Amino acid sequence: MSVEIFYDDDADLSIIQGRKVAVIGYGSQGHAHALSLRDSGVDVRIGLPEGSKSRAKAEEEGLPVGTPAEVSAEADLIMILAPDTAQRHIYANDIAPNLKDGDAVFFGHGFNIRYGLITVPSNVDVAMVAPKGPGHLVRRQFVDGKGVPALIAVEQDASGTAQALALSYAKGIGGTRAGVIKTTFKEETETDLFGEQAVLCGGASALVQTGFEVLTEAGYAPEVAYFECLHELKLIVDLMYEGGIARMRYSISDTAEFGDLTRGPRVITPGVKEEMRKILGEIQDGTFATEWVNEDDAGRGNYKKLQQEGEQHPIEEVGKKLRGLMSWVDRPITETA
Ligand SMILES: NC(=O)C1=CN([C@@H]2O[C@H](COP(=O)(O)OP(=O)(O)OC[C@H]3O[C@@H](n4cnc5c(N)ncnc54)[C@H](OP(=O)(O)O)[C@@H]3O)[C@@H](O)[C@H]2O)C=CC1
Ligand SMILES: CC[C@](O)(C(C)=O)C(=O)O
Ligand SMILES: [Mg+2]
Ligand SMILES: [Mg+2]
Repeated sequence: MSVEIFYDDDADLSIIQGRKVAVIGYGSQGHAHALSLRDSGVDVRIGLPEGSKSRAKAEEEGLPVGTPAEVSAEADLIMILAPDTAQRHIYANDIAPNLKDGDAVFFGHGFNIRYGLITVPSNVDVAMVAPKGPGHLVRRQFVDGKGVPALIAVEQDASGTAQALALSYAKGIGGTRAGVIKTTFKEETETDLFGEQAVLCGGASALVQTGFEVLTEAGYAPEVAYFECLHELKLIVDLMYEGGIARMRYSISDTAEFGDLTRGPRVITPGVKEEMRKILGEIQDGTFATEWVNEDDAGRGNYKKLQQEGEQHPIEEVGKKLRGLMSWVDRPITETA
């Protein structure tokens, strides 16, 4: 199945420059979209509740800030970049009552539409611009003249021009510099959740922690284990990013490559692949979405416990010490731009 990929020349920036955009939320994605749209000549305002700790950060950048209801009333394109679990409440209380004919509701991830948590009236466009990267890097790449690839999707095309609008928005945040693929809310949501759970975040974190544990439990120095299992992973992935797994294998020693080819499949066994399929199944049938929404409704007790366990893993302590000695590596966890 071939996909459509759009680049800068396929998108008309003047379309988004002609809209009044409200970005709801000013976190990882929110700050990146808002600042890059503003730098692209777009009229942007930020929606945050009174008392939100993000308000000061948006105000420091000179962005107009109002409550989600105020900015939704003022804008004709509302991009929802608040946490996925909060979006249905924000939509019902603050956005829906302020929607007018011709407005557009945008998302950075399809969760709430895919799982039926938000339904938008048929006179309003519903589209998605979902960068395939963390918000802080979306902003950093934009500032550096580069871009993070993005997916766009149109769920509801009331205006008949929703795709051109989404492409224009994607250009405003640098997505069309790298390539924008047209997809559906269903495909974006399911692949994004799978990627972050099985490979990018869940899979990679567990692989790094487990490798570190095996080495340190066998008596090797934590510093050596940290460099081997975490620090060097970035350098290896940089090569994959530049030229695929083949480029990485070209650069490593033949000893490493023989170990890679013979031992890799012993780590990622058919059982691991089977578990990945189960994880995908739970995403497709809504089990994961229900579990996450219920966890949030119940106060996130299990989430916070697991988060704390992760923060207390010995790899964090040794990593903090070693990164402190590499000024070019250290990035504050609270980076905003
Ligand atoms: N993180 C990422 O890089 C990516 C995220 N996405 C998607 O982008 C969306 C936003 O995620 P992310 O940027 O991680 O979110 P963050 O948690 O980083 O930021 C959320 C923002 O929303 C604000 N907020 C919280 N509650 C409300 C509310 N009731 N009304 C308005 N604003 C509120 C928060 O303010 P406060 O300071 O008060 O908490 C904060 O500014 C999600 O749909 C996510 O799936 C998509 C691609 C990548
Ligand atoms: C990989 C995690 C992600 O999907 C992302 C940065 O793309 C997210 O939801 O944060
Ligand atoms: Mg993602
Ligand atoms: Mg995601």
